[in-house]
Amino acid sequence: MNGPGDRLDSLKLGITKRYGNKTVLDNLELDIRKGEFVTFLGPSGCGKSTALSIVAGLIAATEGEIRLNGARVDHLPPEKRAFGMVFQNYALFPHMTVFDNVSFGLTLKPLSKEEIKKRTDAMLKLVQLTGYEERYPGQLSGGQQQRVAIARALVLHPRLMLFDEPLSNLDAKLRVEMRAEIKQIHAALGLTSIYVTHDQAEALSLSDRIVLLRNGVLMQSGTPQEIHDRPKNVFVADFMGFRNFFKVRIASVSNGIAEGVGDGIRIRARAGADVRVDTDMVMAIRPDDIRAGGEVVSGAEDVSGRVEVVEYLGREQEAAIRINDNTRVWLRTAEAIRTADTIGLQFPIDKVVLLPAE
Ligand SMILES: Nc1ncnc2c1ncn2[C@@H]1O[C@H](COP(=O)(O)OP(=O)(O)OP(=O)(O)O)[C@@H](O)[C@H]1O
Repeated sequence: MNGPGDRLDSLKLGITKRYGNKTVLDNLELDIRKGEFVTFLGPSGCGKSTALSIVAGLIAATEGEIRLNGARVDHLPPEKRAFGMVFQNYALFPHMTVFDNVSFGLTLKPLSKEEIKKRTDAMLKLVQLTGYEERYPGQLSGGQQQRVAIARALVLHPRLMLFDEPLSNLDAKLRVEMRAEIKQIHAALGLTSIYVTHDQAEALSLSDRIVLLRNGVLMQSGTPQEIHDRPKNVFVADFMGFRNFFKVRIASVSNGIAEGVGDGIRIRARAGADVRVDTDMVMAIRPDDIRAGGEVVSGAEDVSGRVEVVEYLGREQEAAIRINDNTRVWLRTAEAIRTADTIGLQFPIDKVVLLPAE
């Protein structure tokens, strides 16, 4: 299989979008390198689809520019950018067969019938749809339709693939299967991809880099591991599944460890050189990083409380434990726990993140 038609070595964005006096993208700056899989992640309305549509050329930025290999492309219409797009709703031609849907873009090019067939067949094989050539979209499942949409975009060898929530119409099981396929195709063809989703698990599993947006502002950009383990603020931590947040005042900092007091507890975290005594901060920890002691142990680091709610999750359970009048802690554990049990909790120092107060 040939590589992408025109090369992409780098894509550089610096874009602002306003509708009236509402800013929906506030100087979003980003450098994307060849071969990268970058995900725009964030809640509904954060501006991720708008950013993707601006890259695609479907809507114009209010200010800023897009540079491909150093040259501006923001004045080019979508077809001149030669980017591939896959949307949430597939957007297949309903009256055309699978083969004709996939080969459509090729028929607009000066290619022989044989060449078109060869490239279409190869692409259908890649998305595992060999044998479905003569079917119509209405005769396919959602996952199959989405694979046709992906094949239709890829057959043109786009230098950049843009995916806008391509899996949100699929059921949970198919979503997980399809995301593995997308990842495999991205790697096999050496694509450069931008992917929009509000699903953090999808972003973590697919991306080389996640760009997290809130109200059009970039909150954090980093590898899945950085975003997952080291969120920089409460918004990112909350979005990435931290469920315990304690408002604390820093009581001491020594040897790179800060002790915070607040919400009726005392908790410690590793601290950078910029953390000062007497400042208000937030300490956060994931439910699965808290250790549950089988019995109540006393000591400065430990707290204990009564189980108020247990959510069954299959192999594990997530439980809300009331540790004082104002504070509940969410714990995830494979141990059997029941409502009204009293259990001891520990917050491992390396798992607690220290965040600026909101
Ligand atoms: N044509 C428009 N006119 C005015 N406001 C708009 C327009 N299009 C989008 N917006 C606003 O811009 C913001 C960002 O929208 P966008 O669709 O990019 O969000 P999103 O993060 O992709 O959300 P979702 O996941 O719900 O699609 C929203 O507040 C939306 O209401």
